[in-house]
Amino acid sequence: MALPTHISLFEVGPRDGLQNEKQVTTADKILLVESLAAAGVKRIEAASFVSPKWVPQMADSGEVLKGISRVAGVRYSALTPNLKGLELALDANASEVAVFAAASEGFSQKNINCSIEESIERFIPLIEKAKEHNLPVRGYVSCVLGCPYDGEIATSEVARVSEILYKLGCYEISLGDTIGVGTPLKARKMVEAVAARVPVDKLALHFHDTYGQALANILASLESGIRTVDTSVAGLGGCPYAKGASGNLASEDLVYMLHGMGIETGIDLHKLIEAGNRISAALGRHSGAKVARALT
Ligand SMILES: CC(C)(COP(=O)([O-])OP(=O)([O-])OC[C@H]1O[C@@H](n2cnc3c(N)ncnc32)[C@H](O)[C@@H]1OP(=O)([O-])[O-])[C@@H](O)C(=O)NCCC(=O)NCCSC(=O)C[C@@](C)(O)CC(=O)[O-]
Repeated sequence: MALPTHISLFEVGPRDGLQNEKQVTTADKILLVESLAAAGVKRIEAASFVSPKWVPQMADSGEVLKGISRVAGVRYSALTPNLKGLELALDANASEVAVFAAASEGFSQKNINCSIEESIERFIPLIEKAKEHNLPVRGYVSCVLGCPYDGEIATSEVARVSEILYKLGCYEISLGDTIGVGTPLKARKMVEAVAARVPVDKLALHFHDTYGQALANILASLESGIRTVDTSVAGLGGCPYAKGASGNLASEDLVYMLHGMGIETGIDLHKLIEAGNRISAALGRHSGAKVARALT
């Protein structure tokens, strides 16, 4: 398949990133989301309505969503594990929500305290209620290339869970290499196995960069038809239930590569770098994006 002319970035730094960093102020979070939108990012995961006992860093998600000066055409998304999360997301006027399942039983139990099948049962009423409110629902599948608890994961299981979420009404399925263990050929084979059951233009990649493979894995998967990629500005984050995992691939590094290949993103790289440098300063460290360090 030919390489694309445009890739859509789904920015997860304010959620996936900051859920696993030391606490920053609500004002810093709002500024981050606003500066990402000012850089041209159109899809921003800004909040997570999960138990504040499980992930205290996200406890101010309602204030963040309510405090942002919104830009027309930008979608502000929130994670919602259950109906309670959906109600909070509706109250805070999220533009869309996301449910999150896993392709591994071990991770499902550690992350959301239930089995894969129980999580799906939980999502059914959530997706129905979201539809009543015309709220799009995204679906995540974690551990698509390996699990910190269960090890190797069969691509057939990744495809099975992805297809269930898609058929339940998720408009897009984001495939998470939660611990960043994948390598390019394995990533491409996994994408192709899922694409046999869910249209490839409904798939996104969500690759953590723990082993420095994310950029290569994404490049390999672009040739299989992937057109949406989740990234985290400044490479923020990790996962509280996958110890040692790094954040998602840094948005700046992907934008640099794509623009260098003549693939458009609609994002201003310099403004993106500024946004990443600002939140990194608030965290008291340098940006995790190689491109940001090179260009700053
Ligand atoms: C799912 C639960 C809630 C089950 O947690 P539980 O303890 O089994 O559920 P519960 O229903 O018994 O609730 C326990 C307490 O949480 C409260 N609660 C219950 N639900 C909510 C809610 N929505 N918002 C706020 N509070 C909530 C509830 O009210 C109760 O409060 P208490 O009575 O003890 O005071 C919990 O396991 C949880 O919050 N897990 C979230 C873990 C998480 O956020 N993980 C990181 C995100 S996933 C991820 O990063 C992977 C991804 C998506 O990026 C893709 C990838 O990289 O692979």
